[in-house]
Amino acid sequence: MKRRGNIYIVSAPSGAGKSTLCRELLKAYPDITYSISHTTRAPRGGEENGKDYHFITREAFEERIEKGLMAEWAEVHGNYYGTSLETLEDTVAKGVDVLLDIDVQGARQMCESLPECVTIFIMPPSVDELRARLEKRGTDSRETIEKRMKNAVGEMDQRDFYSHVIVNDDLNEAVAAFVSVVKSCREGVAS
Ligand SMILES: Nc1nc2c(ncn2[C@@H]2O[C@H](COP(=O)(O)OP(=O)(O)O)[C@@H](O)[C@H]2O)c(=O)[nH]1
Ligand SMILES: Nc1ncnc2c1ncn2[C@@H]1O[C@H](COP(=O)(O)OP(=O)(O)O)[C@@H](O)[C@H]1O
Repeated sequence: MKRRGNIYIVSAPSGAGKSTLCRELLKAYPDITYSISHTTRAPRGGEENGKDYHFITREAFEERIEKGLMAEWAEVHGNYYGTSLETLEDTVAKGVDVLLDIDVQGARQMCESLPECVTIFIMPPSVDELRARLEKRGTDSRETIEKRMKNAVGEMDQRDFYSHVIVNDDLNEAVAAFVSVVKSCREGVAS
């Protein structure tokens, strides 16, 4: 029987660096597929529909939930986010590994139905550094940053749920730690 792909789930408070780390991981492992989520949030400057997210309306998202088309979904910072069941299933059925950048609620839903998921939580070195990164990124309004900072503590409190916790202080070290988690999972599968 064909091996099913691994599912790697990455969560972090906004600004901790998960998008940056995911990009770096995919450079190291180009054969891993990044799961493109659906969201009702507005695109940021530079984001592309179908590449960063599938940007859809609340009505379209609610219709997808009702039709059972989502593997998991959650309301995060006031918007819906979710993973398409069909796309995820098709990819892992082909034996391809998938990387999911999803929030803590989504990670719990995924692990309930698929306990073999590999879970990784990215921590910032400090709350002050988290705020500094969000401000430096320059993609969000003050109000959006405050909402994300308010949610950060509750998200970080749930890090013990994850099998791996990586502190993203020095970027190169964090990338190496992330690559090492994936490498050992793949070797485990191969043996
Ligand atoms: N449950 C769930 N969460 C998602 C999904 N896609 C993204 N998220 C999470 O939604 C949150 C906000 O993401 P985003 O708007 O891109 O902002 P960022 O975290 O500041 O880069 C993050 O915690 C993401 O991990 C998804 O498909 N499902
Ligand atoms: N280790 C790091 N040191 C300094 N800045 C970082 C580090 N990792 C990421 N950043 C920067 O912090 C900001 C937030 O990172 P991003 O990957 O967008 O976070 P997230 O996807 O978790 O919201 C970006 O401007 C990014 O370039």
